[in-house]
Amino acid sequence: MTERSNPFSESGKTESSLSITVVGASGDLAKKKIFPALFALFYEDCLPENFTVFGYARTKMTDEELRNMISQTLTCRIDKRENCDDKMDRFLKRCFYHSGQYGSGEHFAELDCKLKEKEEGRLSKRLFYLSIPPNIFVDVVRCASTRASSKNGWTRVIVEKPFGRDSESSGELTRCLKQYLAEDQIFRIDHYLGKELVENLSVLRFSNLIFEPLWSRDYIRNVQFIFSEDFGTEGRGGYFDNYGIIRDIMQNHLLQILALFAMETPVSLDAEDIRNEKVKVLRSMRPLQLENVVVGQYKGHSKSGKTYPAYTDDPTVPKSSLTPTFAAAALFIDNARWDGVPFLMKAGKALHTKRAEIRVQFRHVPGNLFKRNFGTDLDKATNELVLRVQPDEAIYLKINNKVPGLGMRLDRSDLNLLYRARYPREIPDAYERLLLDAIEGERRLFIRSDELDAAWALFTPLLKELEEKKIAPELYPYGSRGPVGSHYLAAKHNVRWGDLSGED
Ligand SMILES: NC(=O)C1=CN([C@@H]2O[C@H](COP(=O)(O)OP(=O)(O)OC[C@H]3O[C@@H](n4cnc5c(N)ncnc54)[C@H](OP(=O)(O)O)[C@@H]3O)[C@@H](O)[C@H]2O)C=CC1
Ligand SMILES: O=C1O[C@H](COP(=O)(O)O)[C@@H](O)[C@H](O)[C@H]1O
Repeated sequence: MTERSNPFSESGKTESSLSITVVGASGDLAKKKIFPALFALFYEDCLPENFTVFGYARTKMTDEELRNMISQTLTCRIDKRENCDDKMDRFLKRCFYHSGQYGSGEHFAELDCKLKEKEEGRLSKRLFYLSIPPNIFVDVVRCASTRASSKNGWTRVIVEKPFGRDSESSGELTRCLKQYLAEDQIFRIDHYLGKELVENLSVLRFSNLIFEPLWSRDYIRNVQFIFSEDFGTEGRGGYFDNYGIIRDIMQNHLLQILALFAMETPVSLDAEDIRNEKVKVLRSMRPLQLENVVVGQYKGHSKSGKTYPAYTDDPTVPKSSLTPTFAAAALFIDNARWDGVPFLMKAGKALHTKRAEIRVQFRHVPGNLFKRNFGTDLDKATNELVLRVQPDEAIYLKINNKVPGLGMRLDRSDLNLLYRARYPREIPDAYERLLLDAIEGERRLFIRSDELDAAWALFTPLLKELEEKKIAPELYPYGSRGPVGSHYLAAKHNVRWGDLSGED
């Protein structure tokens, strides 16, 4: 595979113009992720010669104020490289602001005039990034598509999650968006798909002979998808309480990774071929049973003189909230490759550590010659492949190895590919990759509407049951390893959570 080159470096360089409008530019995501990612792309010469960035929101701001705001969060992540200040200045000069209401056609028509002015009659390519709460997605799409879309090039819209909160609302959102946009104009972002290790999953599996033949129920005992954060919902409680961890992390980020992990070999690397395979996995999944799910919520906790709040201490969260901040689930794919293999997911906030990883636990070696060296629990000596998505990206394989010496003592060691040791270059943020893909029209890492439907079909009955039965989450202390119920759930399926084995 080749390094990605500047998509605009050939003949079309000066004839077309790209504008990226960040709708909700005054918000947290725009400041934290989108503007810095756009700057990183500019720094790396991945944006065309003629590009402009527009911020759009209700907050009154001048262009200069937007630039000041953005400049606070731009970093030369490509740190200590030359010309950073100069590049920042040049980037900021391309950034403009338009204040408007989200449902006002008139305000979008004004934006259209400003965009046209910058485009100077060139072929116009317009990308709108909806970095706003979901209840205004449709208003913005209606106004942007009817009053500010490109007349001679393309118009694309990146939509941030949440894409609804169940099958019905997600279906309704899709229907409304499709009144104004064709499916190929909608880029539903799941930023986990833009993470380096998630992208690498297919490379690892399909370009190395040693993995693909083992990738099935014949050799894999279970697979684990683990997400944990060592902070709570501080500042986002209002949003979070309406969604909970299952909708926030499992139904999208972890399920997308699972689908990529478990899919059959696609016909090609084309977006449609890959998404066809992913959707087959999602549609082959067994309905999720309540008895295969554990939910938790963090409670206040004091440690070493420091006090950590409970989830319900957040003033925007109702005191009686049953919203889970932790969930663990055992899922199954009822197809020939994965029949009977538990796919375990675990996601939680305010836990003891921040990490995201995929763990593949293999079966034990039949008739192992060395079994007397392992003691009675053969499962303790099985291989485990770990893809650490973050932090400190790594791929390592736990193997059994002879301890050097005259005796025959075995231990567990790691074959370790630590990214920072092997690849000194800083890894691009997921938003950089995804923004560049949207600009290039590459849809592979975006979610197609049938994938979204299948993902909601899997989780909606469970979510409804949890809510209708008012299932009380198991409380766990802020900063702990989460509810003990998750161990029982794993044990019920003969699984041990790899992250808690004490071997890391
Ligand atoms: N923040 C994050 O880390 C992540 C966010 N997301 C999603 O991305 C989107 C944007 O997130 P984030 O930036 O945190 O959101 P914010 O709550 O910061 O909202 C973004 C902007 O939208 C406008 N806005 C906020 N609430 C309303 C409202 N009720 N009605 C109309 N306009 C409103 C505000 O701009 P103004 O008042 O100037 O118009 C605000 O600055 C959301 O859909 C979120 O779920 C997804 C993943 C992570
Ligand atoms: O989508 C979301 O992701 C973030 C975690 O993203 P990361 O890239 O920092 O791991 C999570 O905090 C947030 O609740 C969720 O909405």
